[in-house]
Amino acid sequence: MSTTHALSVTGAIRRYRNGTEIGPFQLDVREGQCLGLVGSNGAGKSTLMRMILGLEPLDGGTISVAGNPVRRGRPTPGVTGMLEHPALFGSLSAADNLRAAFPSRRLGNHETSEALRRVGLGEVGRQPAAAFSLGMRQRLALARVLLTDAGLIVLDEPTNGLDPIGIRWLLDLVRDMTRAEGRAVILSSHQLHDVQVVADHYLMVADGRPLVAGAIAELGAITTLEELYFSSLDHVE
Ligand SMILES: Nc1ncnc2c1ncn2[C@@H]1O[C@H](COP(=O)(O)OP(=O)(O)OP(=O)(O)O)[C@@H](O)[C@H]1O
Repeated sequence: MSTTHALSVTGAIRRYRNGTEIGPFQLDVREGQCLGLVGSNGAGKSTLMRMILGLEPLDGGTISVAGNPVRRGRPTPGVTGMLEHPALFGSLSAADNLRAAFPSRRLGNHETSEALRRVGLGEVGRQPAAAFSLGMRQRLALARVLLTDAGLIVLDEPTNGLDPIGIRWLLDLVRDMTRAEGRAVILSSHQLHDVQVVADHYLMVADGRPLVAGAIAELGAITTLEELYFSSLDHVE
């Protein structure tokens, strides 16, 4: 059996100029597994995700995706993601946004229509993205993710802006990515119940540091991720 993880983070740390330190983080994610990242506002979840995507420099430690080291500013093969407030071309249609994201692939109508259908935007593919609501923008950004064959998907608060049906759909999509397609997913959310139903493992972050981590299945019937969250934070304060 291969010992290469979809993601390995070893002592990854980020120090901002204002003295804020995020990390060090130590974690592995296997193929076909979802890691749920939880923690209060400003805890460090997005910073960790940005480090994994190579958008933030590492001030210590290493990160590798399927054995390939992540280097800031250079694309790492096999990882893609959706950050908060996805950047889109407002004047372009949804389908043309997808084409613009993959200039070398010459996506045909069939591929863009299928990706848009999968994210529930099948009827609005020709409309300019500027007219899209937050939830629709999130869905379009997810269509971009689906058009890649990346083995590791980073999703920063992907349920933001989604309605209850959209949230259920998103959780099903993550299950499809992990269980059916064998991809690894890291998902951050403040919706602890959603994390509990979709993730295999959790990592709770507080004040820039990992606080507690484990397998969802080992939470047991009497402890929910929400209960663990409040009791763990009580110990921090
Ligand atoms: N560019 C930056 N310069 C200085 N400090 C920063 C920068 N980006 C983030 N931080 C700080 O790092 C800490 C972690 O921020 P981060 O955005 O990673 O938190 P988060 O857990 O994603 O929060 P939220 O749940 O609100 O999205 C915060 O204290 C934030 O102010």
